[in-house]
Amino acid sequence: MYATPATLPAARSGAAHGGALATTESADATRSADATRSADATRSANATHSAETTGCAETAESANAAAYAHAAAYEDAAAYADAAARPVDLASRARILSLIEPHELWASAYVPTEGDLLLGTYCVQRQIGRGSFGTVVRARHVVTNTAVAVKVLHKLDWLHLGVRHEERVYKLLLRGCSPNISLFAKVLGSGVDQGFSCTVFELCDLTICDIIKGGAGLVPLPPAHLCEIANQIMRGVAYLHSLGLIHTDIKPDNIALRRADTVALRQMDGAGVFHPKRILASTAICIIDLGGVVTFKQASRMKGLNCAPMYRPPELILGLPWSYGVDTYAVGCVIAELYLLGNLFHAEVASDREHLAIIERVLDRFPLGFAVAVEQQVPGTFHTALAASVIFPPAGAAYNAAKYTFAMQRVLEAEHITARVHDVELVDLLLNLLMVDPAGRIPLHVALRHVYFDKLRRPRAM
Ligand SMILES: Nc1ncnc2c1ncn2[C@@H]1O[C@H](COP(=O)(O)OP(=O)(O)OP(=O)(O)O)[C@@H](O)[C@H]1O
Repeated sequence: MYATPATLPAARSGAAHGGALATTESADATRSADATRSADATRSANATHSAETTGCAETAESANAAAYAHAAAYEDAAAYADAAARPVDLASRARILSLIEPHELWASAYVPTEGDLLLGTYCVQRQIGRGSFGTVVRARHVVTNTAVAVKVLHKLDWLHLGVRHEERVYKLLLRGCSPNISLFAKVLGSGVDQGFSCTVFELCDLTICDIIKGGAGLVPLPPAHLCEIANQIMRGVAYLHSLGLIHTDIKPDNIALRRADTVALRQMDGAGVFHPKRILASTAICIIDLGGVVTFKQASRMKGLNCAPMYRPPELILGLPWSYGVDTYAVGCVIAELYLLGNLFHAEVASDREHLAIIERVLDRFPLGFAVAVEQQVPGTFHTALAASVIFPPAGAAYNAAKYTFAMQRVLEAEHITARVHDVELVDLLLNLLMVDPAGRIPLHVALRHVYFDKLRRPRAM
């Protein structure tokens, strides 16, 4: 069984972000954190994750133990700094973000333009991305001419606390001493430019989101490429988990391909006609945006999580405690989306209840035990007479039928995943990753041994 935190959490990433981010120097703080606290937090991580750690073949156990202790000490030091600096404010960056009007946010943004010099070293070429927390630009090192990505954060005081979070998380990953570090975009440095916080990353060519949208002309991906990409995403996130860390924002925009170089082929269609086709020369990916990473312990104290709606598992929709399983579920959604080249669930759902009803149709019925437990906390969500089923439209909605007409249509149109994914092994993997009850969701290190990945293990013909 995949463990979920026992207690109801208290705040979202702000505790984590704010906490972690309020630390001035994680390395120093980490060194100074005492052994008792490390051991304590290590125990809590071990309680839920020892099995997962042993499952990561590539990760040396001793390195993992050290990284656990490091993560734990980091967390404690961060929590300490947070308590000292902001004793009352445990609200998350995302929750604060939801309170800030977009114009307010962007009024405090600096969008670098071509030719601007960032950190006195990087000459801006163009904007390549825009997230909730900042603008990402492509730039070149003025001396070495190396191309990099620089994330310039909005200039808001509370964001400033987060300046070096991604850099610190990356250092934690480095300390895990695993080849899996290559599955994350390198953080090359950080600093403050004209009051704006900048983090410099290795430059990636395009995101999975770009591929899905078809702009790169690479879809549909050959099945072998899908398998390789899925395997890397899962290894990367499993590596985070093995260190007691949760990404919390896995989505196609946050998985990038290192290189978008392609090879030209000719592909035969069903009628025997050849068509030109481009495929990726390399499927090497890296996970970007470590800004939402929290430790297991922080997650167990947080209430809710403001991740992208389409990748939100039932426990988040229902406001229940959450843990590593949120990443596992999001990984399942991303892999399914890469296969389907579109959302697994309907892209526009009007309410959480509708989302649950769609999940029930696309995946599986909720287990009765889970539904009964939910009914005690969120009454009126499930029918629990014989088998569990989501109450949709909600009770009393019949009087407001017009409002639910389109919603009902969306729910009824949602097809079961087996009707859309025609690879039996992939469907089985997805159903395990997307298990509606987080307690039954497969841990990623176990899922990596799924038969779907057997083709990657077979020796290639010479
Ligand atoms: N290293 C990189 N190489 C290439 N593009 C990148 C890189 N890092 C980020 N990007 C681009 O910038 C976009 C936004 O980056 P990122 O998700 O890190 O910002 P954010 O403010 O944390 O966004 P979010 O709203 O998802 O939290 C990404 O979706 C991607 O398109």
